Amino acid sequence: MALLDPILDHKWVVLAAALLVYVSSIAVHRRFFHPLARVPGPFLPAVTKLYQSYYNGRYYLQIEKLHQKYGPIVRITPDEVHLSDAENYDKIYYMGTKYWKSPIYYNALCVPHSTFGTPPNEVHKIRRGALNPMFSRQKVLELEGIVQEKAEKVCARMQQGVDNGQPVDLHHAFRAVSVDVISDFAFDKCYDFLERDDIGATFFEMARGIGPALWAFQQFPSFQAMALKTPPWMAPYMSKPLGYVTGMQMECVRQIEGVQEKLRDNKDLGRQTIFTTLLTGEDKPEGYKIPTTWQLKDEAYSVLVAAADTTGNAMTVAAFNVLHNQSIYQKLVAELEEKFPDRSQRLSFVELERLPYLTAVIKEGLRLSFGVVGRLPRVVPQGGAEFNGHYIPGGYVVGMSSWMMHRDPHVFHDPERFDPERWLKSQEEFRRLDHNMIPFGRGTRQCVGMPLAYTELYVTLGTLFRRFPRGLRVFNTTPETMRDYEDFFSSYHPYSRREEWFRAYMETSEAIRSSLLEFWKVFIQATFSYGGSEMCVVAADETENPRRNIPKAVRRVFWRIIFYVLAIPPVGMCMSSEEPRLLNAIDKGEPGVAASPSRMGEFLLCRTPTSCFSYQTYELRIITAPSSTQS
Ligand code: HEM
Repeated sequence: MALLDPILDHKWVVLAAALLVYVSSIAVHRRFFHPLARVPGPFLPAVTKLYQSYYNGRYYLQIEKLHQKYGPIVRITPDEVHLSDAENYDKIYYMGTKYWKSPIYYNALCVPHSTFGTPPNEVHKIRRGALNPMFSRQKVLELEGIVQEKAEKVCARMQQGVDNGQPVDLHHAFRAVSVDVISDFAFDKCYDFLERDDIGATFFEMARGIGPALWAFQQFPSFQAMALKTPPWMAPYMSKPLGYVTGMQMECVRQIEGVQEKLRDNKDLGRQTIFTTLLTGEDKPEGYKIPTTWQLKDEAYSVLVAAADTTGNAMTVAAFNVLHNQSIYQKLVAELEEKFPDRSQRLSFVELERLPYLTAVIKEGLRLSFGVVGRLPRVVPQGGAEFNGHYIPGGYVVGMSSWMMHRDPHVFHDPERFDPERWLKSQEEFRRLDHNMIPFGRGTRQCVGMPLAYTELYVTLGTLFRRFPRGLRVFNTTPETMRDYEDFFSSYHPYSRREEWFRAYMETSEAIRSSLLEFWKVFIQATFSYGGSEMCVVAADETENPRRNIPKAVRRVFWRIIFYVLAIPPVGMCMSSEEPRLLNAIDKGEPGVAASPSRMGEFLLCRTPTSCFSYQTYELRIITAPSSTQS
């Protein structure tokens, strides 16, 4: 016993030393003897997940930096590697994939009974098979009216803003479209965010509030188990966002119980919803078990969250860039006006999706909103796999992200630029770019809501820009703000809670001015067309020798036109077509002389109308002067 006395006397020191030895030996093992020890990367992420937790919602940015330093394969946590080469994507995310979703990552999202949160592919196949018919293209086309109605509501809010001279927060409005559509479409119980004063801001703030839990639950999975077991009544006392979210889940539970009751009493179920679909055993894949209320609540909640920010962000990024760059705005409106001459008509999805420029705008919106900005981690199947010359044994995790794929400069030239034209070059080029587009993921686990998301994007953006073809402006928001994301699986714009956010507005004065300008343009054109014929009649009546003088004047018109056409190329050659000030001015949508890089442009712009006027006066003089004074 006396032998232990020195240890017992300094027990805290000894305990600390033992802990240090334990932690150091884990670190040494993970860094030098672990199966992933040879994968490049810095020391800290190889030994602890705390490195990832430190970066919280910005780890995707740090991963990009690690790729820049260490190459296309990087170890980002002790058991996980990240890949950046596009060729690797099809090896992991394909139809019938053997790669499971990573349980540690997806369990942290707290929806274990949902299709989305199911790691094993075999179980997922059954759940997904039951869900598919609800979200097929055919089903979406049947219920397109729901999307049309929400798009009209966004336009009504915009009009309200114009009438009151107030900017409208389109980021909230677009996310509200997604929530209102999915709650109406899938639950037959619209949340009506578009009717609320705050356009659903409380919901979005609460959803963002529980985001950081994702990283904490990955670090400490037992917290996640505790959270799942928390009684609903206790949730609001633990955290406000958790209380709010639990409240919404309980609302789902009540709705599910209502459907169950109707099923028991053989009552009419009304329109098909996600609940009626999943609570009946008809037309289901083999092995399908009807879920309990509690399990079905996970499905409903995951669908709601999966639909909200993703679709809302894509619409926001597309609309922001259209309004930020007035030449894109003009081209888009020109295409819409040509296809739908009546401004107030309903714009059908099947017609909209055939419009090339709108399609290109939507592709860019999806590309630069990224869908899920962070990685989608997958477990390597038994037998392992090789990536970039490194063998990754089965059971370890690999992942790739749209953040890196959509910004790959080898595929997307000048990737940060919102450039619809890149999609319009040729069919081959379109296909080449599209192959690198993964906003919805790919393969077996690809987004089930893709047809619905596309319908929302086409109908909402098409209708908004057809209804407001001019005068909408970005209010108080910069492209830098727009580029910034937090990754809590769903991507959040951190600034969306601040005043400085994407709001679009059309100043009332601007609206009046543009209507006045339209009126003035038509008035001038009418005057001139009337003036031309009137002048001929007056001249024919007053000239002394009309038979001789009128044809003579008309012949001169022809030579005059030749003269002006020939004069344009030499004058135009004085300006470079690559003059940056000219190009930028067009990009910024600066009108008229402001777009001119030099006095020469101004000269051209002024010279054309004055020449026309002088010519008209000149010809008039010829035909109205007495023939005796003419040579
Ligand atoms: C622009 C809009 C959208 C984008 C960018 C998007 C993106 C994604 C991505 C990347 C995944 C794969 C996630 C993973 O592998 O972990 C996914 C899955 C999923 N999405 Fe979407 N989504 C969108 C809209 C929607 C909508 C409207 C719904 C509503 C039905 C929805 C429901 C789902 C579901 C249920 C899954 C899980 C599918 C499965 O695991 O089989 N999403 N989405």
